[in-house]
Amino acid sequence: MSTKISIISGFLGAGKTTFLRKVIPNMEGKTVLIENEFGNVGIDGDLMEGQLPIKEIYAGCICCSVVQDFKKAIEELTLEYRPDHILIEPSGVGSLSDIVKVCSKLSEKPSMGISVHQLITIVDVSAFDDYLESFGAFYLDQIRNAHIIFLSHFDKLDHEEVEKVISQIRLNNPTAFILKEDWYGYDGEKIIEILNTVENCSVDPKEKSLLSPASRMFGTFSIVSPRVFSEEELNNLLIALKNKEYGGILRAKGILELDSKRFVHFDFTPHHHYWKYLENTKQTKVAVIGSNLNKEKIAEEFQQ
Ligand SMILES: Nc1nc2c(ncn2[C@@H]2O[C@H](COP(=O)(O)OP(=O)(O)OP(=O)(O)O)[C@@H](O)[C@H]2O)c(=O)[nH]1
Repeated sequence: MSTKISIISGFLGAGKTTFLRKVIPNMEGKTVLIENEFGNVGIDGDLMEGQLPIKEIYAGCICCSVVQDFKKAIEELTLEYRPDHILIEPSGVGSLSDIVKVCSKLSEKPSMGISVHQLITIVDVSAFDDYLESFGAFYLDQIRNAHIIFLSHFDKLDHEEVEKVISQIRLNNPTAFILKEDWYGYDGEKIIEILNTVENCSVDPKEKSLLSPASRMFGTFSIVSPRVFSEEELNNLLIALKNKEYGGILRAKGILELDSKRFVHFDFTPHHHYWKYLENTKQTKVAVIGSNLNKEKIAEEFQQ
């Protein structure tokens, strides 16, 4: 039996990790995960540690600058674990069409025994218009090449606005299965039930790779062991990020220590931000992605 590869793509902060954290504990069969972070530090892997074998690939996208590391990760995981499933979470700025090409090429090697199974893209409906306008074909690549589309951040739009986004998605991908439900409250079992109703994909990446590599469009900045924050400072920081006081930050996330000695995980995109307490943590760190980043100011803010 071959190893099934499922790719869970989605632009920055769309909800890929949220999706995986629900689904992974309910997967049947041996499952391994490849996590790709565009920046120099991994955060999502820490949040899922202990649940399954994980290979983290940093500092670039698995579709371009770190493609060799990506191939090696698939080969090593396949040989070491002979898994039933390989889940892949590309970075939010990864090109789905290029990642599919790499996987299909590898699946042609009979010794690998892998096949591409599901191409899932999570679309943040509240950010759709903005990202479409700012990133055009680059943004649409993940939507056009998906065979299953889940929508996220429903709560930020009314029904009519969501329907408008769905019709635009449909124009760009007439055949994908689109889940028009707010799955954010669903448990993993229900999500897997939904995924099982969709047929496997037949791989046919529609786009030739005319996309610029993400490294030309986006900058990144990472900090390990950032300074301690108060809750008030963290709340003010998230507002300052939104007000572009640190440049065009599209995504910031990290694990911070508060002056109350508690640890928090924070998430920022220009469309939403959250933070919540964490019980166990190994390492505090912060990763930022954006364009025209004011790296000096970001460093001043986070460094000890
Ligand atoms: N309200 C709401 N929040 C969501 C939804 N989906 C994700 N979130 C929150 O949005 C934040 C970002 O979600 P992630 O799952 O980390 O997104 P991601 O796609 O993995 O982000 P990257 O790190 O950029 O790859 C988290 O705080 C989630 O809890 C949703 O449908 N509704």
